Amino acid sequence: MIAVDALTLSRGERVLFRDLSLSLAAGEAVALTGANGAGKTSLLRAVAGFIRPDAGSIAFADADPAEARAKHIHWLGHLDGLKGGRRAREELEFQARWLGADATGIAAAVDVLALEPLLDLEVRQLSAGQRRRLAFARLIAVQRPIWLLDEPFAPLDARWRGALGLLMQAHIDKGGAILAAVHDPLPVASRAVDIGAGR
Ligand SMILES: Nc1ncnc2c1ncn2[C@@H]1O[C@H](COP(=O)(O)OP(=O)(O)OP(=O)(O)O)[C@@H](O)[C@H]1O
Repeated sequence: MIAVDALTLSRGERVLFRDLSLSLAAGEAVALTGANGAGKTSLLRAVAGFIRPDAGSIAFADADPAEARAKHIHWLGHLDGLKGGRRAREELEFQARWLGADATGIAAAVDVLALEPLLDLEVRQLSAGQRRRLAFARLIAVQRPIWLLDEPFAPLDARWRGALGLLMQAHIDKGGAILAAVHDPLPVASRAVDIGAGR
């Protein structure tokens, strides 16, 4: 689904890595590992099209990159991308509808992520783990094949790490793909790519 070939990526004056290649197939999860500052988030952002590499290519199976990024990818950054002043219900509705969800998909996401008791709270009143569940809900509400996840488990307790692990497994079992930056092991991953190892 994604082929990264001979990628060189810089931020500011610093080259994060050179000649990095990796592939992500349908039905698989790949963990991006590496030290703080190695470039895991930057690589995810490059795949999502937010930053431009210095060299190399990022290709998507059966779609041109712009179309794949607009229609096939879900991006979940570690800051969640939620507006603090909105109520959780409005924020989920707004984001999920913008991505193409219908009421059935949104209701399913609320159910799976046990969000109902939180929906009338403002996003800024939610704990970090509750915000992550709210952010994750759009991935359930709108089915897209490629999930790009930046430290998806970081703020979650053991119960919700387990629950999100099951949702990820269900996604790859349906032929989806996951590329996730992690510091802890990602149980659903078939392999890990160490960013910065070849620098
Ligand atoms: N907008 C930016 N401008 C300049 N440098 C940046 C920018 N964003 C990130 N960097 C730098 O790029 C390097 C890689 O950052 P990145 O967030 O990709 O690392 P990471 O591997 O995800 O780290 P962590 O494990 O701490 O999350 C860091 O040195 C960071 O300071």
